[in-house]
Amino acid sequence: MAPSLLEKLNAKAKERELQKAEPTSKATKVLTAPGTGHAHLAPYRNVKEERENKKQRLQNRASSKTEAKGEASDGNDDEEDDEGELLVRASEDLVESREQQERAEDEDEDGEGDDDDDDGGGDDDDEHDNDVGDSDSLGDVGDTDESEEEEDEGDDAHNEEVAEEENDVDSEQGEAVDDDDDDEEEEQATIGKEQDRENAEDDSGGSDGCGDVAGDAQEDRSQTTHAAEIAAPNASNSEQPSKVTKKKKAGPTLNWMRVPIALGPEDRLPVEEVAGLDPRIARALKRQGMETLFPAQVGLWRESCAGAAEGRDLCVCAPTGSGKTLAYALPIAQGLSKCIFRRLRALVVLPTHDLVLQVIPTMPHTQRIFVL
Ligand SMILES: Nc1ncnc2c1ncn2[C@@H]1O[C@H](COP(=O)(O)OP(=O)(O)OP(=O)(O)O)[C@@H](O)[C@H]1O
Repeated sequence: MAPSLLEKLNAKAKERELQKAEPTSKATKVLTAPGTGHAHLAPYRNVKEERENKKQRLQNRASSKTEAKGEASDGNDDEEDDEGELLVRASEDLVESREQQERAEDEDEDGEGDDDDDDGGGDDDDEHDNDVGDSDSLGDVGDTDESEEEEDEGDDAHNEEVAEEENDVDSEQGEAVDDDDDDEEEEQATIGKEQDRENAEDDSGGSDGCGDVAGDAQEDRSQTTHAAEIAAPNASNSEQPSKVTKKKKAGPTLNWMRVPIALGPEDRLPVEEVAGLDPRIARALKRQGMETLFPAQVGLWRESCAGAAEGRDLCVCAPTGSGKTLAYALPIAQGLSKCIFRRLRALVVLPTHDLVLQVIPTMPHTQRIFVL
């Protein structure tokens, strides 16, 4: 059954309406929403005014933000100035994009309205739709303003937090510097006290009438310092100046302690080759089976009886059974061999009774033994 003329006309009218209702852009889609268009011009003017106000507000806000950041930095910080310029540019770009979008919406609205006027029906609904769309867009702008205000508040809060953190860091650094200064002062005070105490000790040692003891102590210090220099000459350069001053105060040193004489097994010497030994002593040694002198005996003889070593102190350090008893008994016997007086001429002091019993066989002609 063929469609009637009325049905064809209705179908064409629907197609035209569908063509008009087909969305080609976002603005067109908004314009097709249902509503009345009586308030088209008034909201359009309000949009213009609000657009200008909004632009001015954004610019003022950006400029105030830039000034606030500049004051917070207390100086001409180039980076913050750049950030302020970027914010101003961003706000201007946002306003321009909004304006372009709204202009596009207005142009589309005008085009649709003309078409609708030509069609002669549905004008009021479309115009009202445009108003609704504008109000929605303004609502969006309002939302944007609110969101920007929230962002600004967040930025301000963030700036305050950053400022507090910087203050905290500065205060902590200041405390750390104060702590370091306190530690250095304490160290200097301790060093000063030690130096004062050492100087007081040195002064008391020189003024209490114990000059020999003080001199020995100074000698020991100088010997220790000298030994340390010999052992590690480079290390003495890094010592504190106080130890260098000790070296200047040191007195004379004893050669027998500072320069020991080292002896070895090769230093054994036949009895008949011992220079200056009394022949009677040599014969007595051979009678007891002692054909050679041990190294400690040879060394002590050289330092006491041979040469110009008489009259000074000697210190012998040798292992057990190395002949130390005969080592000091030979110089005594050598000295007594030329003495005709019967009186106390030699004294041997031993720490234990057992050691006394060990010494008597080596010195059988000892007249008296005193036990304390
Ligand atoms: N030149 C020598 N030749 C042979 N024998 C010796 C000689 N000198 C010492 N002796 C013997 O060596 C032994 C040890 O000697 P002596 O006791 O003097 O050693 P010492 O170093 O004094 O020992 P200690 O450290 O225990 O006192 C003794 O029996 C002694 O008779």
